[in-house]
Amino acid sequence: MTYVSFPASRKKDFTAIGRLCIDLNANEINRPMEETMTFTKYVGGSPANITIGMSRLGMETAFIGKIAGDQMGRFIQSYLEKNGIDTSNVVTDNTGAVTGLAFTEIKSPTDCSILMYRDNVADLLLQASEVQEQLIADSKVLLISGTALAQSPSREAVIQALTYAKKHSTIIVFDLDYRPYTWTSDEETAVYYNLAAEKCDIILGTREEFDMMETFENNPDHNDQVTAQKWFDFSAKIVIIKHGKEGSIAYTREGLSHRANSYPARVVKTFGAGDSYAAGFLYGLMQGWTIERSMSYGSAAASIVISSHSCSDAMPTVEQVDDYIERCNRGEIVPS
Ligand SMILES: Nc1ncnc2c1ncn2[C@@H]1O[C@H](COP(=O)(O)OP(=O)(O)OP(=O)(O)O)[C@@H](O)[C@H]1O
Ligand SMILES: O=C(O)C[C@@H](O)[C@H](O)C(=O)CO
Repeated sequence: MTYVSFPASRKKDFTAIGRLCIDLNANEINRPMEETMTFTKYVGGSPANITIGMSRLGMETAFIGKIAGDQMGRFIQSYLEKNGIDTSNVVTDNTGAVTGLAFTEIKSPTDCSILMYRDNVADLLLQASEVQEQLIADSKVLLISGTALAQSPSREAVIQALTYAKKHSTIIVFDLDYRPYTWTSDEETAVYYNLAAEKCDIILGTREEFDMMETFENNPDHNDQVTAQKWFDFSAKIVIIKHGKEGSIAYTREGLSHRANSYPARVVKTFGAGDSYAAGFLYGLMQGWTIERSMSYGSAAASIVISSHSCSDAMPTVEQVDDYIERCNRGEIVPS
């Protein structure tokens, strides 16, 4: 059964809009930030990570965003290009804005957190007039991520991108990617998330992210089916609710639900799970696979990334995901 019909014969499989940042991941793992002395620099930002993941899986990809006009911005641009991502709609800021930094603290495989530096960041300065309609018209999928809705003018840029995607029947994926630090109130967050989600064909988020969107609603038991059902009255065809190590559940407009278990992992850190899951899942769906197989592929990709030090740099290729699944099936990977 086909749940989502991706447009045929477009130049790009996948385009994302949103933040391009730097991750500084602690080298001394299993220590608090206060005692961490050195970090390794990687490209970061959830939509950037997902795009890198799609590109590693062999998809034709592009990015719409804004980078700082400095060494960090050039590092990001060059990394995207080395990964085969079209950067023709990556705009360079000329106002002196900076690159967002995410310092990651890895206290233990289950206790990780991110310390964000996001004052005057270039990614939130993308303007609606800078979004190229033709690129969205040429893409099968547009992925938006919630953080870009947090402030103007990036908020308007995303809404304009949604308008272009609707006009050209580009499939819209919403990765909720809720990061509280960029928002000023729960009410503001819920209102903008809900407005954007109404336009989206596929919505992916954690239970906590959907809870935030339900600030004005009545779902006292945090019931996944109640959460998903609401979106089928709008544009959604698939809603996925992720539950960390417990796996994920997908609901479809036809009233079906599918569960996926997580794969075993020798966890180094937990962040990056959602981004790699999204890339693996969307890749599978775009190959015409079943929802179950696509979710399982996303889960395997997630286990690979959380078993690695980075998010972007660890995004796996098809061969790596296939190999991981085979090794798990042979019982060769035992969780840490
Ligand atoms: N500890 C774990 N062990 C194995 N797989 C995991 C683990 N944590 C997450 N995953 C896998 O990653 C998928 C997405 O994880 P999660 O629900 O944590 O998303 P997320 O919160 O968006 O991730 P992130 O931490 O990147 O923000 C899960 O459905 C599962 O397949
Ligand atoms: O999304 C961010 O800004 C930080 C990410 O790059 C980080 O690696 C992460 O949290 C992935 O989900």
